[in-house]
Amino acid sequence: MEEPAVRVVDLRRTFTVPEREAGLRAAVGSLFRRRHREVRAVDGISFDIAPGEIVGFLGPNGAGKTTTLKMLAGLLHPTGGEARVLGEVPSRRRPGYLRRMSLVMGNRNQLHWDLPAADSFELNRAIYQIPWPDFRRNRAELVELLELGDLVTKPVRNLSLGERMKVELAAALLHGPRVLFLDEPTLGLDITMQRRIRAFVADYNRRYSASVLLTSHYMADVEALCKRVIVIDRGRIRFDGDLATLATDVAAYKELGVTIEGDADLGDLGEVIAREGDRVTLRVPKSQAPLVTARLLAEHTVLDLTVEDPPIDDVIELLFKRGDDR
Ligand SMILES: Nc1ncnc2c1ncn2[C@@H]1O[C@H](COP(=O)(O)OP(=O)(O)OP(=O)(O)O)[C@@H](O)[C@H]1O
Repeated sequence: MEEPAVRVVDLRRTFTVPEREAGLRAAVGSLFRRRHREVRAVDGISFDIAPGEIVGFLGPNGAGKTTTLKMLAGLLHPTGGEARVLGEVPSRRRPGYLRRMSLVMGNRNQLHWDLPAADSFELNRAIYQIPWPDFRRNRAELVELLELGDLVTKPVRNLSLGERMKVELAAALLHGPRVLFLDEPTLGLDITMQRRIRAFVADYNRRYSASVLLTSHYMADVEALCKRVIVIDRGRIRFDGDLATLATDVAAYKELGVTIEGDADLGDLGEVIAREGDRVTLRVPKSQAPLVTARLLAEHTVLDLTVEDPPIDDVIELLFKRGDDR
């Protein structure tokens, strides 16, 4: 069997944070004795990512996504467990490893603010020791794929958020990494730019068989790019599998969208969750969906009918709620 590109086994990271009660008295007291609390940001997670696979990494704020990506990129030492990327231990930060992976953070500027991106590209060429022919070829490809044009000659601070993200991506990929960690690469971008970045990631993955672990709060990114998702909450994995089966595994209901001739409440058939014009959306237990469909067809003149899994955002929310009940 092929070696996984990423292997994570019982990975953990704990942060020790000072704890302080509110008020002046507590503030003065904390000068003398500090109480600390442990935050288990990543609490024993395990997964593999195959070469060429794109995996969505989802979870609410504070779930442990960025901490995981930082450990995989070698920026943070794990407190326990093991991570291997391309057969290397990331925290050792061996140059041979750094030259084969990249971490891109949508909310962090990695390029020099006052310089044109072209200068930062040159700097990266030196840092990553990219041979000149490779550098020229990669740069030309990225300029074309990301439609950078003359953006690379303008100081980064003069670029729009979307333009900056494109040059950030180019800078991070100049050395042709085989593993990409993308943390909210489309954060704050408009729909068109989100689409362009998405198409680019898909293309890069295809061209180079690169493995990608992607976090995004935009489900459209995940639906467009990831067949498989890992859902994490409070440092633990809640789901790891096909995006297509997430709804089937987690949500025990279907949504029926129906348009019928004439007026009818339809509340006797299931929970009415939306009414738009003459279209009604019903939520029904999965096991009863065939029966309800049959009744609709028998008792009404149905003009249009769809039976769907609930929207993926709702399914994930349900998953987190279930986690809360534990
Ligand atoms: N350097 C740090 N020191 C102390 N606590 C930290 C540190 N970094 C992260 N944490 C805590 O670890 C937990 C996980 O944070 P992390 O940034 O990994 O979450 P996330 O899933 O990336 O969230 P978001 O979607 O908001 O970016 C949070 O409770 C956070 O406050």
